[in-house]
Amino acid sequence: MTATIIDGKKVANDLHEEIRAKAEKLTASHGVVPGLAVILVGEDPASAVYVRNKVLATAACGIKSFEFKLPAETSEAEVLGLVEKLNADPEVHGILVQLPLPKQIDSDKVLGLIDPKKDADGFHPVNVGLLSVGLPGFVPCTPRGSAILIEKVLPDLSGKTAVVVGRSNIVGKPMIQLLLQKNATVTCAHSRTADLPAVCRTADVLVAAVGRPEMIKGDWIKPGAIVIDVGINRVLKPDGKGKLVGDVAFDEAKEVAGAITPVPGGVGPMTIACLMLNTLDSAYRSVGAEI
Ligand SMILES: NC(=O)C1=CN([C@@H]2O[C@H](COP(=O)(O)OP(=O)(O)OC[C@H]3O[C@@H](n4cnc5c(N)ncnc54)[C@H](OP(=O)(O)O)[C@@H]3O)[C@@H](O)[C@H]2O)C=CC1
Ligand SMILES: Nc1nc(=O)c2c([nH]1)NC[C@@H]1CN(c3ccc(C(=O)N[C@@H](CCC(=O)O)C(=O)O)cc3)C=[N+]21
Ligand SMILES: [Mg+2]
Repeated sequence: MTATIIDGKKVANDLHEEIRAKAEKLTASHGVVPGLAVILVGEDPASAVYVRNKVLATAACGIKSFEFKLPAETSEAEVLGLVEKLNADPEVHGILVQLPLPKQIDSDKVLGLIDPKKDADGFHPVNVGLLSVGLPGFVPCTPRGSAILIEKVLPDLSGKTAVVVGRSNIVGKPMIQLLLQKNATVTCAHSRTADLPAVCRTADVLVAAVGRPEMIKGDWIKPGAIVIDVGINRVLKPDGKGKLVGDVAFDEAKEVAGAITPVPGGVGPMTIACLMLNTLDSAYRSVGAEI
């Protein structure tokens, strides 16, 4: 059996078109253009790629983009000051501070200052709390995008087991919340889990968010499972050139899984599409309009 390859890029591009139509509708009815501000501190090459992809997506979605590229030595006070300015700016509906931040800056302090109503990443403790009690708020983009892909393949998770490998605040933990909401029976595995291969083999839905290139092998996967590979790892090929791989050994896994996301072209584009979706939601809420 060979798995269905889940085309995240295509799903993301379709979402961009829907978002553009809804953004235009909001502009026609309320004179509001959704706006997203992205703050990047320092020169991290991987972050630069994500920021470029975000700017391209805003253009496709009819969202206004405000980009702030600050030098690596920027002080915490300067970043906090910029966040306050953006909180007060009526043209900005979503604020994203690219992580990780340089070490002189306390990221909890910065994320905690973002107006929860403009928190397009869903990292503010208020939004984390809203997600965990099941109230409307902002859902982190990567889990939201992953959940959309899972729903396309398997709309009903009742009676299904889901395993998430990774327990970070930005991927693993919010992913667990979303899978629970969809009635899956969930397990969260991490670096202290005993016999990880056996835990993974119980999963009807396996989400890998570890940050270890191709760690999850084909024989860790239950035949027919849905595999969502969140990992984005840059590795060197034998010829010395760089390439992107996920946390799952794709070539092995696709012979066992029922459906699997590729890297690139899987979860990454969905993360960006959901950032656009969160910004659109925020702009609608800002005028009290129904989306
Ligand atoms: N596609 C996308 O849009 C995005 C992709 N990413 C990618 O997803 C991956 C995960 O990101 P993120 O959640 O931020 O990473 P973190 O480093 O914050 O978290 C990694 C998690 O994996 C666990 N882990 C590490 N090593 C092992 C191991 N050997 N066995 C089991 N568990 C392990 C850690 O466990 P413990 O808690 O015990 O240390 C931790 O919970 C990265 O590759 C990142 O680049 C991230 C965000 C968006
Ligand atoms: N505050 C904050 N929010 C984030 O959402 C956030 C962050 N910080 N820091 C870094 C991680 C990582 N991340 C990705 C986004 C897009 C791609 C993406 O577009 N990937 C493409 C291709 C990328 C490429 O070619 O390099 C793909 O997988 O097909 C990947 C990874 C968001 N993150
Ligand atoms: Mg820091």
